[in-house]
Amino acid sequence: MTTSTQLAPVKWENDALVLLDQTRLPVETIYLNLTTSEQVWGSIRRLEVRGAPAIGMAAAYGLYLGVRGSEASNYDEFWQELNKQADYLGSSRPTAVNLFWALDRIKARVEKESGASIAELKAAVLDEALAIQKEDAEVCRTIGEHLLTLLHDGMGILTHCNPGALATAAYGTATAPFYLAKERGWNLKVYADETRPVLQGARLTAFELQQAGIDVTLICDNMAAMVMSQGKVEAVIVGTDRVAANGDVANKIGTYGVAVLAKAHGIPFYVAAPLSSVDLETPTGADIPIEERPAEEITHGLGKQVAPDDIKVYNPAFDVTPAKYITAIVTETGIFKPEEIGNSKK
Ligand SMILES: CSC[C@H](O)[C@@H](O)C(=O)COP(=O)(O)O
Repeated sequence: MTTSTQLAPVKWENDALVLLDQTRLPVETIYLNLTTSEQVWGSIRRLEVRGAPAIGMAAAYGLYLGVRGSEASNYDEFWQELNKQADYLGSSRPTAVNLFWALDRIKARVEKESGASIAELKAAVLDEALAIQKEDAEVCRTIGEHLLTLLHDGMGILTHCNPGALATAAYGTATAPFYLAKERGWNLKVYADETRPVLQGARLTAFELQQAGIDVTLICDNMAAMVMSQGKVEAVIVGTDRVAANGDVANKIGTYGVAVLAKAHGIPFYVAAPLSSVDLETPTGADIPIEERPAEEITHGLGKQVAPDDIKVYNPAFDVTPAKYITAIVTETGIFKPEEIGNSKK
């Protein structure tokens, strides 16, 4: 289902997890061959694979790598090992709920097949990981179809971070309508925030949309207000790492500011959210764990030192956009007002 213009961030090939190293983009296209859950943990932590759905997919394969050599002699032993590996992989990053969703989904599958042999249980773990990846491409395409009904040809749209093909199995979440619009011959004009401090917008979104022949213009984060005031942006579409039950949305740091700006300019603010990112167990945005990343991402973020030695740094990787700034949350099951997100899973 992936179109030829999209690079696959996660592949299962020759009994190994093959990851496109996103820390090297856009300059180098390097694939990593991972065969242990420890390697997968490290790749998630170092952002070699990143973006909520892609993290979930990688963790799912990591869980298989963690148990495929199991010498458990009965179901209970295997179950314990599976849980240990799942807890370990779940400790790699805290915010994107897709990571926990994918691990829980595999555990549920194994529980359902508790009468099977150990070899069959291992095969079920891999089968579930493959299913998660396959379904993600379909989910993203469907989200794109729903989003397209809110857009029109010739529109200017701003996005933040990389909610793109590089963050998913294909199409991306927030970028899916851009790919679908292109298939239909529309000309959307996309503005990509560079997304300090790790520059996922500049390194990844600008790169993948340019590769796909989509009209994309890169701006610094602090230019969004200016671009909106000039009437160049008619909608904002972002992805998410976790949607809370009250419709608050965690996404890459800076998203909240973009939402406030959109409200101030009367521009609709849409969140593309696969159901794997919707966490009805988390009541509000204040309950979402926010990852803090190393100071070096800010002090040495552009490859050279840009801040004084020993400066105090605060580096939250995500922020929470309150539901009141969100026009709609778009999932594979439809378009929802944030306060009605509970209906998305019914
Ligand atoms: C669809 S991926 C989730 C978000 O849309 C994306 O913008 C994001 O916040 C990813 O953060 P990252 O730290 O790169 O994993």
